[in-house]
Amino acid sequence: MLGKRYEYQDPTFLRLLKLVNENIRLLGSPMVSIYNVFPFMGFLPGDHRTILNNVDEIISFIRTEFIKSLKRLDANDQRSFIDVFLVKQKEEQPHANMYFHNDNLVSVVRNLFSAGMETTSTSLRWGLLLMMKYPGVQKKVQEEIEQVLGSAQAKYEHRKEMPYTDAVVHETQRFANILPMSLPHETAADVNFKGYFIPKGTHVTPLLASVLQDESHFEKPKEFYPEHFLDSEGNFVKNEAFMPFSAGRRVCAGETLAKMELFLFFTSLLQKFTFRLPPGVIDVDLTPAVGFTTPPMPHLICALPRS
Ligand code: HEM
Repeated sequence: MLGKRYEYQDPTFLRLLKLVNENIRLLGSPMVSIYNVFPFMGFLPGDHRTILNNVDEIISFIRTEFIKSLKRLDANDQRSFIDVFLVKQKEEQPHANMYFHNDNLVSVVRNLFSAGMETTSTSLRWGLLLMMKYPGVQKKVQEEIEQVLGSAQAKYEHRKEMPYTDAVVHETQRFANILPMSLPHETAADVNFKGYFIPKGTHVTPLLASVLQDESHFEKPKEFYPEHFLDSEGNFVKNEAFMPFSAGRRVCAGETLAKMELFLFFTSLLQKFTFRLPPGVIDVDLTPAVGFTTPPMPHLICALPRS
């Protein structure tokens, strides 16, 4: 997005991670729900103020970055999403009602940051937790990794040869159900749906949890059961009720990227490590924490290097 890669310990990168993660967590707090319903109470202290301050800091970071991009912009050598956006902005300049204006640039970059970082890492954290909870499943994934990859680096194309791992990644997303209420929508026109009249401008909350845990589509909806995505011969099978990315026109814009990331990170981590409960811990509590997404609670994990 910025045309450069941050080192893991880079202070700016760590600060951005903290701001995004803190906001996603605080968005689930009761004070924020009250503020959303009664915005005039915004003057009171509370989590909503931390969120707004964090947003200001993220916005000022993005503005600094795009001013830097603007200074070194070369239309023949576009190096980042911001560069491409700024070139489009120049092309569009003589026209009124611009789409590629500065406020849109800030919003799009901010959305991509928050929508892209926390969702994938939360899903991955659920994956590792579930592997600790179900060592038998972890062992089968590692056997498949040994057969197909050995010590070679995983590529996304390997997914087709690794139906069990693919099923475990899908089942992790289904079980983790990290955006149970998707994002809020609003009808853009009057709609007649299954005998109900929904006027234009009605707020709609799509309950993704209702499909991800639909017992007519999943044999054991409340359990972690990778066989939901496998046939009796161990081939991967799609399930039309698998919609963690929602559906329709506003389906997650990062679905393909997220699927790629989840498969590659999950496979690479299990290739290198076995995840076990720390000494003295006898079980994993899968109760989720509260937030805008549904992350797992903090847990200690033992990552044992595999030879
Ligand atoms: C496991 C990872 C992810 C999950 C489960 C997920 C899920 C979702 C869901 C449920 C929505 C709401 C769709 C709707 O409004 O009906 C959404 C929207 C969106 N997601 Fe993701 N997402 C993930 C990763 C990503 C990544 C990696 C990116 C980008 C880098 C991304 C970018 C977006 C954007 C831009 C939207 C808004 C789309 C729009 O309103 O048109 N997401 N995502």
